[in-house]
Amino acid sequence: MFNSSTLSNKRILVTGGGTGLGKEISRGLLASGAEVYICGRRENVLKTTCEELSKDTGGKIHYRICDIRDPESIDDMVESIFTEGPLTGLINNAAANFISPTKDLSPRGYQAIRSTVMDGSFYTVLAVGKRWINLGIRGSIVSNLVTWVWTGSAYVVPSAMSKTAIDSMTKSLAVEWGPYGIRLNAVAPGPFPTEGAWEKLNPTGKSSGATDSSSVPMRRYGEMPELANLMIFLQADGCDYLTGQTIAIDGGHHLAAPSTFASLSDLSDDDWGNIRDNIKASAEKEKSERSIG
Ligand SMILES: CCCCCCCCC/C=C/C(=O)SCCNC(=O)CCNC(=O)[C@H](O)C(C)(C)COP(=O)(O)OP(=O)(O)OC[C@H]1O[C@@H](n2cnc3c(N)ncnc32)[C@H](O)[C@@H]1OP(=O)(O)O
Ligand SMILES: NC(=O)C1=CN([C@@H]2O[C@H](COP(=O)(O)OP(=O)(O)OC[C@H]3O[C@@H](n4cnc5c(N)ncnc54)[C@H](OP(=O)(O)O)[C@@H]3O)[C@@H](O)[C@H]2O)C=CC1
Repeated sequence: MFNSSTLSNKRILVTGGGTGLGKEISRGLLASGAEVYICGRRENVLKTTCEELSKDTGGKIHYRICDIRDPESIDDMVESIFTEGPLTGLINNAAANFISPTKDLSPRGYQAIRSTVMDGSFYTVLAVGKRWINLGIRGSIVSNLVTWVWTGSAYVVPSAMSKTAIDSMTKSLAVEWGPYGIRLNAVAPGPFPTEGAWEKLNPTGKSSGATDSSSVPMRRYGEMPELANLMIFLQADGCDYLTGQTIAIDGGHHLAAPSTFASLSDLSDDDWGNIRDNIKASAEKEKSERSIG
């Protein structure tokens, strides 16, 4: 679909690029000739991904340790990247999520998700965008959202709310920053199984609702190269008039509900207790590996 020089003049930051979709998007960008920066809180994970992707693609990839809930950590990262050369693109991909009945969420539980998804994406856009405006660079920002920006979803309310806020940021800044030639778009994937998301959203291993492929009209999950190709297209030159859009890539899932967790209303409090234990075990394992945050 694209060749090895489609993105040859591009330098792109992928937040959360050490794992899951961010890693596979980074692989696609590198194979198309971009230089890529990834960030996250676990140095081991970032380092391993850089080694793997540079070996597989021959491309130039670097990492930064950064907690996107902390605006200073983001500004330091972006400054250190621009010192090596200005970015031309940003992919807001890092996120946090877990399924839970909303009545059981504490303020800290809500904040853990909002501060990553909504605040973290905004701070990153601000740190990159203001430098582009000062330098006169016509960059491309793409945020990785979810189809819940149109449908909402039970049991993941802080995520649905925060992703919807970034959908609104995308439309608003496409207008405000259009005169600078900066464009903002977003993608809204349906289910693309990853370890990170499935441990938090499908912790019993029994796919249902949003994580079940049988309710997708195409009767399958998304495949990583499909999402990577859409990201390459949105980072490439040639369609610069495209801005302010959120593009679904979900095999028709959200058009043929249920694409949400509405069906989990049948679970008991005991079921939810087990789910919470499984999610906590996954989060603890990741936390023990963190180098920051
Ligand atoms: C369309 C179809 C698409 C198909 C489906 C795909 C949908 C895609 C949409 C989006 C998907 C994603 O984003 S998937 C991304 C998944 N990856 C991640 O989440 C990685 C990042 N995650 C994390 O850092 C952690 O897991 C997370 C817990 C969120 C934050 O960690 P912290 O160290 O900051 O926080 P902690 O101290 O552990 O916890 C903070 C509070 O949250 C509470 N908390 C933690 N787990 C909880 C739980 N299961 N239920 C209730 N509450 C919980 C704790 O009790 C604390 O509150 P108190 O008790 O009051 O102190
Ligand atoms: N998988 C799917 O089906 C779908 C996923 N999406 C979206 O795709 C994106 C990636 O999800 P996925 O790959 O599945 O899940 P992962 O858990 O693999 O990815 C999340 C990434 O974000 C990073 N991250 C989380 N919190 C922070 C933080 N505070 N600072 C810096 N980095 C952080 C994590 O690294 P670390 O923990 O080291 O910080 C991790 O690399 C998310 O935005 C998600 O909402 C959307 C629709 C469907």
